[in-house]
Amino acid sequence: MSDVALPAPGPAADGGDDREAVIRARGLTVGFGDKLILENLDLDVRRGEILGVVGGSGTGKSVLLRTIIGLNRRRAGTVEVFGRDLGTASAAERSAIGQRWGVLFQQGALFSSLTVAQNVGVPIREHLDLPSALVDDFARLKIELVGLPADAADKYPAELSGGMIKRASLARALALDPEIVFLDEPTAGLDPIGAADFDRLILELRATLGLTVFMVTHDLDSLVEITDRIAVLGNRKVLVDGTFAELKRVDHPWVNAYFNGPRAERLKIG
Ligand SMILES: Nc1ncnc2c1ncn2[C@@H]1O[C@H](COP(=O)(O)OP(=O)(O)OP(=O)(O)O)[C@@H](O)[C@H]1O
Repeated sequence: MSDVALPAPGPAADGGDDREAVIRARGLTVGFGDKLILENLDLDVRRGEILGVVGGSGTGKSVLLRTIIGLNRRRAGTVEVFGRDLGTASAAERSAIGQRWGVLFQQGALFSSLTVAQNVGVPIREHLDLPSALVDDFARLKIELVGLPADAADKYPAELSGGMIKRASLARALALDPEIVFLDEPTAGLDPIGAADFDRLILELRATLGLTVFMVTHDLDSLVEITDRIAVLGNRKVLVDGTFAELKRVDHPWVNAYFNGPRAERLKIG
C-alpha cells in the first residue's frame, strides 16, 4: 500500500488487519490542469477505525477526501465504498451510499442564513420524506448528541464560537446516522481544551455508534489520542501508514521530522 517500509512490523494497534475495508482506493490519480496532485494512490480504511491523514501543506489531503466522496474528478483509479465501485454505480446507488457517510468540511460550511437546527435538518429533508416537526426533532437530537446546549439549536452560525461551529457541523454530518464520517481538520482553530473535548467526542461517537472515521489533521495531539492508524501523504501517494509509535521509527526525512520533531517529542506515546 505504501512506498516506505516500516522497520519492524509491530503488532497492529487494533489487534489485526482483517476488518472489512469500507473504503478502498486503488490507483487514484487526480490533477488540476497540468498539475498532478495524487498519482496511483492506494488506501484502505477499515470498518470502525479512526484513520488520521497527514502530510505537508498542499500534499492533497483535502483533495483525497473530496475525491473519495466524489467532489473531485479522478483521472484514473477506483474508489470502492462498502464494496461498491463509485465509478460504475448508478446515480441512485451513489446517492444511497452517500447517505451512509457524513462530512465535516474544513470551515464547517454551515449555511449562514439558517439556524443550527435548520442546518442539521438540511440532509434529513434532502434524503428523507418526513414532516417538518419530525425533521426538527431529529435535528435537535443530533445537536444534543454532539454536546451542544439545547438553545444552540435556534442560533445562527455567526452567533456561535469556533468550537460550537465544529460541533454543529458534526451534528449535520451525523444527521443521517452515517457509518463513516469524514473530518477535514476538525480541531483546527480550537483552543487546546476545546480540541481535547472534540477528540473525546469523536472517541465516544466511535464507541457508541461504531463509526469509521477518516480524519485529515495537523493536530499531533489528536493523532496520538484518537487515531488507530495514520496515513502519511507525500510524493502524490500514501508514503507510509502505521500507528504513531510505528511512524516514529520510519526512515524517511519528512516522516521522521514530523513524528520525531520537537512538538512530537513532547507527547506521551503509547
Ligand atoms: N479545485 C481545485 N482546482 C485547482 N487546484 C486545486 C483544487 N483543489 C485543490 N487544488 C490544489 O491541490 C493541492 C492540494 O490541495 P489540498 O487542499 O488537498 O492540500 P492539503 O494537503 O489539504 O493542504 P493543507 O494542509 O494546507 O490544507 C494544492 O496545490 C491546491 O491548490
